[in-house]
Amino acid sequence: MKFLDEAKVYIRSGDGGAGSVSFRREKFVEFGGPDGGDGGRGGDVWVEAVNGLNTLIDFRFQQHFKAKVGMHGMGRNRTGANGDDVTLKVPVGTQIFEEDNETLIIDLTKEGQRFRLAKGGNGGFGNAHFKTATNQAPNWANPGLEGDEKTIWLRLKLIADAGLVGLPNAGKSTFLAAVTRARPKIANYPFTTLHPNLGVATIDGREFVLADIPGLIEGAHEGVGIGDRFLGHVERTRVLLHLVSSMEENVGKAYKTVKTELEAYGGGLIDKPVIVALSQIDVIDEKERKKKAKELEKASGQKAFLISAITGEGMTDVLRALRDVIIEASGSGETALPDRSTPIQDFDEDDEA
Ligand SMILES: Nc1nc2c(ncn2[C@@H]2O[C@H](COP(=O)(O)OP(=O)(O)OP(=O)(O)O)[C@@H](O)[C@H]2O)c(=O)[nH]1
Ligand SMILES: [Mg+2]
Repeated sequence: MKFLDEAKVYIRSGDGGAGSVSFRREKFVEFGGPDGGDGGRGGDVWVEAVNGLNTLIDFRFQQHFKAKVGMHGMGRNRTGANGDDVTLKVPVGTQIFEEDNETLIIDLTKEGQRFRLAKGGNGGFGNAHFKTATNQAPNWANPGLEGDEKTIWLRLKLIADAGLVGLPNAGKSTFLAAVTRARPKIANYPFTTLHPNLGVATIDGREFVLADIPGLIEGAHEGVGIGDRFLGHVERTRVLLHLVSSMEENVGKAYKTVKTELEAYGGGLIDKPVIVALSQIDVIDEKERKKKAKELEKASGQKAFLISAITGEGMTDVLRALRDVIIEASGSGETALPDRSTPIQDFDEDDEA
């Protein structure tokens, strides 16, 4: 299965500049010594995780990233300028793979995390370096080393604590908008949501990250609708919130359709804790609520919360339930909140430049 939020990118670090062959020219000195400077270092290619991005769509339009080459050395011992680095800015949660799309290079899970994907070539030594007791006038210099080039894959699996799943129109985006500051597109037609949205929910003074993804329909794992490709974005959550609309004629069937797709997707989704809620309850009366809640509990074998993102009914209870599972599942109570105090992490220790 091809994961939607994936991009193939060609990267190339800069070649080092060549060393220079040059001899001093001074008044009254006929044969000055060698003074050829070194070439500059080629630029590196880096990747950096940033907040505020939630897709890799930009990488489909720009697929080549090349750092600048180092400048050549010059006479009078002038070193060539280093080539500028180039940095791919990717959403937090992006994994970088080798060209085989299987071998993981790095998983960027924290804001500000940086990793060097390709190191620029070193500049060559100028002839001034090669002066020895027996050779006062070397007439050669080193060329710069070549940069590295390779093709890599970027794959995004968002980092969130809770993920919203359900059929189209179940009210997932409305839920996200009601409990966070995210402003996803909401409308009464299926597949309004075409890319994942993230928001930070607060309950009893604690915060957690909630992800909203496109709706699933029967056959999603075979590509029906917009398929199950976005389920990768809830793979890393600790809990799923499965919304079933009160407008569904048969809520048990609606529940099972989505459950079947979660199962078919794999990725450990079916083993995640799930909270089930009957959504949009403001559109039905008390009697209908009781009946549908019972049907849903029967189908799911667990408690069904009754909620309305419009009137706010039941919302606090379901948020508390999510928070409790997140705390329990994480042990420490740590959440996927963007930690703005995280220092820039540089995983490459041998950077001598
Ligand atoms: N009355 C009522 N309407 C709701 C509620 N929640 C959502 N809606 C409406 O239901 C429709 C679908 O809501 P969305 O939030 O876009 O549904 P979704 O699950 O994100 O849908 P997709 O993105 O297509 O999968 C919109 O017209 C919403 O205004 C609710 O609690 N009460
Ligand atoms: Mg939506």
